[in-house]
Amino acid sequence: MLKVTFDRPWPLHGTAATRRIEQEAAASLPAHALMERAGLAVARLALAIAPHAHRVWVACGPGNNGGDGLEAAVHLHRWGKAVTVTLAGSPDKLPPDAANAWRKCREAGVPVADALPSAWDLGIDALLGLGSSRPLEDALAAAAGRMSASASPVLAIDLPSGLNADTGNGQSVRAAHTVSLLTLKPGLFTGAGRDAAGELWFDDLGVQAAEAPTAQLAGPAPVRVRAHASHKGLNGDVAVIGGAPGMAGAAVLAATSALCGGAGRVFLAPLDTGFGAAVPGWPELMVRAWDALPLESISVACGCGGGDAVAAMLPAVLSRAKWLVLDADALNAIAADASLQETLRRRGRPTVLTPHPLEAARLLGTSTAQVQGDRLRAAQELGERSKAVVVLKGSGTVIAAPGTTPSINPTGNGRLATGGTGDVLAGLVAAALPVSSDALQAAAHAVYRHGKAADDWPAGEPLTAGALARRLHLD
Ligand SMILES: NC(=O)C1=CN([C@@H]2O[C@H](COP(=O)(O)OP(=O)(O)OC[C@H]3O[C@@H](n4cnc5c(N)ncnc54)[C@H](OP(=O)(O)O)[C@@H]3O)[C@@H](O)[C@H]2O)[C@@H](O)CC1
Ligand SMILES: Nc1ncnc2c1ncn2[C@@H]1O[C@H](COP(=O)(O)OP(=O)(O)O)[C@@H](O)[C@H]1O
Ligand SMILES: [K+]
Repeated sequence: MLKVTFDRPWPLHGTAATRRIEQEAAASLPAHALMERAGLAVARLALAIAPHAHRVWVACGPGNNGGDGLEAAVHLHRWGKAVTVTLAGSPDKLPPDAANAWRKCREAGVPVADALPSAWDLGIDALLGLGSSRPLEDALAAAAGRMSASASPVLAIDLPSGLNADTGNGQSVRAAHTVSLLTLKPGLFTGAGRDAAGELWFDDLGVQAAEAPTAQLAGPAPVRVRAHASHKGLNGDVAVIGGAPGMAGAAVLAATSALCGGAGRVFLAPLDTGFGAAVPGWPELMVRAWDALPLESISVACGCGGGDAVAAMLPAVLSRAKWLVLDADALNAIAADASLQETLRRRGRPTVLTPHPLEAARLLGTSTAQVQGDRLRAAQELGERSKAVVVLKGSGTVIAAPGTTPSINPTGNGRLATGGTGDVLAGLVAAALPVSSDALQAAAHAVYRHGKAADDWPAGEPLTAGALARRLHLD
């Protein structure tokens, strides 16, 4: 059993891959062995996270997730806990492993109740796992609702019941802890997964997964070491093109973020002709006209607060920039123009798109709900279509590129949901590109650092985009 911490990468396996792993393992093990291991792991974790809990409600469902709960119930009963089992389903319809666990439960004299209990100290959610295929209803919904609404902590087995293992969608139990079995599933880390799962634990049940991961949970960015004999020309030049009238702040945020992120020199090309010759408070930033910049040799973040005006620069920017980050209004302009989409596809140089779900939906010609319905797929599809790295922002930011395994970023939290933090990310990615040989890695590292800065934010101190930019660094 391992606690899932975000200081290392983790392989993630979706439903189909996990089913294959389970089938192969089950074929080489004695009957019921996997479920027995699962039940023991759950029971041990229950003791560890809630050592003083005496009344334990194990809410079991109609499949093998319920079986895991029944196996755990037998242990907890033997260890002296006041266990109550409920079964949302019929005992004679349980699949074989779960039916065996039910028989053991009855033989051990574990109390089984017809009605949901009214008080308990620890809830164990064994209603549904990988087999969750539609919204919870009837007895499952009643048990899930009662358990989630209680002040007593919930330990979810494999997944918070109702959560889709692949997408992180679905109305589900809200757990304080989730122990994921055999594999870690992508849905635990994106969409609604983070809020539903609480603290995460992983038990491989003694099975080494031979399956290629469906996705990767991103690990920390390595600390960048700069040579002593270094000069600013080695650390990458960044230009930010954006900031139409009334939206200069977005471009300034991206530029300051690139600077704090370690870029050697940062240029700001405001689209507001009345912007002025310097950025107040930031003498390090050089204000230039966008067409006076050597785009062919620098990293460009384009779009931040660019408004409609940015569309006119895009043909030149797309074809000239050495490294390119496209954000916000640049993405909207590309979504609205098939010839820009074609230019993007043909660029052939490192390019990172940083859409939030609505921007991704516009680019894909679909709805935000559909993007959010399968964030991994949406990011991959957009990457394939645009031949670029895609950073699909939000809870569990997805980073994808054509022909590679996508990753999900584990850092960041709801405090980032404030205006301008996306501009800060665009600037940081632009700073990361010139000092990395791999745009996908550069983007993933910048996203990790951006989120980590928010995770490390002192309690009680407001997190604003400007303050975030000042606290960023890539080395
Ligand atoms: N076999 C083993 O040894 C091991 C198994 N393991 C454990 O097994 C879990 C997977 O088990 P599982 O495949 O049986 O799926 P599970 O999630 O229990 O439920 C499926 C049942 O629920 C039903 N159902 C679904 N949605 C519903 C809804 N909304 N409302 C009502 N019913 C609904 C669905 O019905 P159906 O869709 O078929 O009509 C079916 O009857 C996995 O997550 C892990 O915990 C691991 O311990 C490893 C060892
Ligand atoms: N709950 C969350 N968890 C992690 N990151 C988040 C969360 N909410 C927002 N973010 C991050 O905050 C940033 C917001 O960007 P965006 O939506 O473009 O805002 P803006 O346009 O105001 O700059 C993105 O990097 C996004 O991933
Ligand atoms: K569950």
